[in-house]
Amino acid sequence: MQIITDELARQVIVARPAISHKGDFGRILIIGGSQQYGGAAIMSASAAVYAGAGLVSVASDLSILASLHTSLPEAMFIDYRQPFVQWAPTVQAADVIVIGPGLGLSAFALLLLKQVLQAAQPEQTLLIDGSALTLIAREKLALPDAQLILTPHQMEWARLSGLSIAQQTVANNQAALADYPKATLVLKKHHTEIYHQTQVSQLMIGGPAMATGGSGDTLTGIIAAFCGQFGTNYQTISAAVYTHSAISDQLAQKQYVTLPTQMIQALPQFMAQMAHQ
Ligand SMILES: NC(=O)C1=CN([C@@H]2O[C@H](COP(=O)(O)OP(=O)(O)OC[C@H]3O[C@@H](n4cnc5c(N)ncnc54)[C@H](O)[C@@H]3O)[C@@H](O)[C@H]2O)[C@@H](O)CC1
Ligand SMILES: Nc1ncnc2c1ncn2[C@@H]1O[C@H](COP(=O)(O)OP(=O)(O)O)[C@@H](O)[C@H]1O
Ligand SMILES: [Mg+2]
Repeated sequence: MQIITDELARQVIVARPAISHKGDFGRILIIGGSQQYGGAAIMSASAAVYAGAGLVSVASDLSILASLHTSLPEAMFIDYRQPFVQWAPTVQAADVIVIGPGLGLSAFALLLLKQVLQAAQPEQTLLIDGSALTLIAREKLALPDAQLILTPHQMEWARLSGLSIAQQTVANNQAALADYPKATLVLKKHHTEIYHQTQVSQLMIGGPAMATGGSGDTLTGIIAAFCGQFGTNYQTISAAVYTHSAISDQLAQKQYVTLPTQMIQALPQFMAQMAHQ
């Protein structure tokens, strides 16, 4: 198993070309949040903006709009319950789609998820997290032909793979991932593992200071922004996972817990360090 290093993050996070514009750094659509879990969509979108995504739209419950625009005026908003939203063109306008953080498990969430899975195209990156993973497992939904990134924690992976946490060995995880041959699996835990076909690598940084609700929601935004800027591939995803934990480790030198909102704030400076050294 390969170890994900600082060096890899430095290779991926490069200085921006002078001749460039927001359209070059990824159009990200985040579909998530709900009345109960509004913060998840806001943290995912904030992480995407602070990790450098060119354009970020959030499709969510109308109840989050005021707080989203107060904390993140850079984000655009779609009220996902409006009947006039045409999901196929909305989804297809994005380079990277995130679905799931804070979406919840309602009948509406399931309907929306099905429409999004149907609309996604092969060249698009589709990151599936949180409630969307639980719904896919529960409803046995088929995944589309797209550049799939699955980001379950151990319990979500248990639901999806049928493997209990104790059974989640590398060999068993690889065998279970054969059901999703085009997907990259980010199995989140202490020392997260990343799988794609026969490749497996592991993070050796990060720690319990990250064990706060919203930490994974934040990771979705970082991965989405990195894919939007640096291209969707195993290295980019690994560098995003590394960045998330490296920022926490830096903050944890002086803090008992590293809040997702603090990790988000630290992203631009961390990325500048990586790009300039
Ligand atoms: N502020 C917010 O709006 C928040 C919204 N959230 C959303 O809430 C929804 C439900 O997600 P949850 O993860 O809370 O619920 P789940 O029901 O998916 O997972 C719950 C339990 O799994 C167990 N577990 C075992 N191994 C674990 C591991 N390695 N990492 C994490 N948990 C592990 C934990 O006991 C945890 O309480 C998701 O859509 C999520 O995005 C959460 O992210 C919390 C914060
Ligand atoms: N003890 C720990 N050691 C290392 N990383 C951790 C630890 N606890 C949590 N994390 C990291 O925090 C994130 C939690 O993700 P998740 O459980 O989906 O959070 P949420 O859904 O609440 O946002 C993952 O990236 C996980 O690896
Ligand atoms: Mg989560």
